[in-house]
Amino acid sequence: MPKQYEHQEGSSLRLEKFHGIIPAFYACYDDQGNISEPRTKALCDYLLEKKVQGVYVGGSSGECIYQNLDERKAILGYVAEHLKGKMTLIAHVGAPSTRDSVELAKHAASLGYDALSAIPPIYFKLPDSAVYKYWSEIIDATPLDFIIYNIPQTTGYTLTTSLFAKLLANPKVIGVKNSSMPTMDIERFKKVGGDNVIVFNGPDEQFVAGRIMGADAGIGGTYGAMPELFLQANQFIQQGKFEEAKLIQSEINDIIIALVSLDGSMYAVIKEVLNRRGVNIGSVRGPLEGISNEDAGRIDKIIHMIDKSIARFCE
Ligand SMILES: CC(=O)N[C@H](C=O)[C@@H](O)[C@H](O)[C@H](O)CO
Ligand SMILES: CC(=O)C(=O)O
Repeated sequence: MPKQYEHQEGSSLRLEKFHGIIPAFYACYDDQGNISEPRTKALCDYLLEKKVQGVYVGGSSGECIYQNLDERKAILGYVAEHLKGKMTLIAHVGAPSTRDSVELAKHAASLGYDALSAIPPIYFKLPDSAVYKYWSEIIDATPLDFIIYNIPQTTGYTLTTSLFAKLLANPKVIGVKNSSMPTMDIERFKKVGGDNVIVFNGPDEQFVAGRIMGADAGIGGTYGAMPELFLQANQFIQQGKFEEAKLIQSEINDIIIALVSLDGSMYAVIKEVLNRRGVNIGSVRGPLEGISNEDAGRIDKIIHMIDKSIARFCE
């Protein structure tokens, strides 16, 4: 068990359990495309064995947008059952309506999650007042800590430093997962929040840059495909080995570019990478595209790239 997880009292100690590499948990389906409990457990076991700090369940990478409420609750339950007390658990509860988000939040709280998180409202472009109210109602629904999720490229909504500051007035708001591309945004959020706030790097392609600009930790959609490399990049930064960190980031980026260049969607490709590692979590739900016949050989090459980088930096 990671040492930080053993202590949780005190304000900055309270945040320590969130420091480190937190993979975004993938949706685990059976061959018919239904949520699969045994496959969810297989992914839990795999990530536990990799010694990651925690998991971010039911976010973008969890394909939450394509699942109904009961399915999302079931996934939160399966993960809690297998990983509670073994690593930090963050539940993403953002849903189109406030009502559904609050219901998911209450469910996650009942399961003993460490924190909640949510994207801003999607589809309609709403004013800051509505976004503030949306997040606040989720936060008020449970005693859990809350992590804002800023991801303008998919939601169309950009969190400002002033709304961030306003939300931080609520002591349950412990930080932000920032997935906008400018690393300066990370620096600005950290400046507003200071030491008592945790900022997570979003874009995996800029993990090293984000950490140097002030991100305390990372939550990412590609970590699960290569946890060893992100754990090592994080360690290089902690050790002040910035040249090594830069080199590993460069190889990670070659791999991410390969993961997003096939016929199948990135998540379908990552799931096939995991499948070939012995962790079968099925494929993706439409409209995300599965892998093509041509992708099969290309995935061999990606696995080779990952293995080569692990051998170069981690062994
Ligand atoms: C837009 C998006 O989904 N961003 C994720 C979260 O920040 C990232 O972790 C990406 O999955 C990753 O950087 C690959 O592009
Ligand atoms: C972090 C990320 O990619 C997610 O929300 O799933």
